[in-house]
Amino acid sequence: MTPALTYSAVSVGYQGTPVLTHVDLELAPGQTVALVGPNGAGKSTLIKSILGLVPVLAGAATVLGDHPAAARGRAGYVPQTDTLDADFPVSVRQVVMMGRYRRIGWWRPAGKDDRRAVSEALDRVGLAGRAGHRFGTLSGGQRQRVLLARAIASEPRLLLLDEPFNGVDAVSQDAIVRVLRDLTGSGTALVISTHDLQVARDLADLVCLINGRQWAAGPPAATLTEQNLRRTYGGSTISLADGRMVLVEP
Ligand SMILES: Nc1ncnc2c1ncn2[C@@H]1O[C@H](COP(=O)(O)OP(=O)(O)OP(=O)(O)O)[C@@H](O)[C@H]1O
Repeated sequence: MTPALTYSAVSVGYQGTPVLTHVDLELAPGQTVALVGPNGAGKSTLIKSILGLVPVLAGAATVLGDHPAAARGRAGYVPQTDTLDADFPVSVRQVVMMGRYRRIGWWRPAGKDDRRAVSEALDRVGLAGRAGHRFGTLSGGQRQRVLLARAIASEPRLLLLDEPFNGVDAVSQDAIVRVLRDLTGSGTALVISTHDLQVARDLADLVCLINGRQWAAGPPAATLTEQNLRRTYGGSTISLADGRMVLVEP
């Protein structure tokens, strides 16, 4: 089976200068990796490199068995909602239909299959009743679910999500988690960047701790240790009585 992702001693960065080094990662179909690290650690940069938008400066990387840029059409991407202009006058249905463009080709109108894929994707995120609403009138959590529906509509084998739970209400968070579990159950691999150690622990098969370099990677229990977290965050951690850990950033 072709791995969703293989990164071997990879450095990525801008204008030839690395901002993240020593990335070693292998992700199988249906697996989830959480990218965890503080602000500026390189999480978004790593995601952009998987999409082939930021160059691999050293090491070897494959995405769905290909060079990252060559695989871009088969990978889905859910950006942070706050990076989008909510005033842009488009309907929820139109946003989700954008997920079909690569399949349709820009010169052809959407067909029955495309409209069905859009309706199904909206149904899966629990927003079937909002198809005609203007995207910008939805709450942050609902907008995040629409962006997830857009990615699902493209039927990706690999889905990248940048901080999918930031500013998201509990109802939306539950809806997103349900959809993500469905996707991995049907073989889609997930890359999720998150600040939230609980999200990493609950959702991920693998955790990748990064801050300028990869400090540790592996199953959550083995990776989210006090020593690894201290290395990554440079601050200290406090162990709570129930076994959870809280980070105190310097
Ligand atoms: N286009 C760019 N050109 C040059 N440097 C950049 C560019 N984008 C990001 N960087 C730098 O790369 C480093 C990693 O940034 P990145 O956005 O990947 O971190 P992050 O972990 O996603 O942070 P956050 O949690 O704040 O989103 C930072 O030092 C940032 O300043």
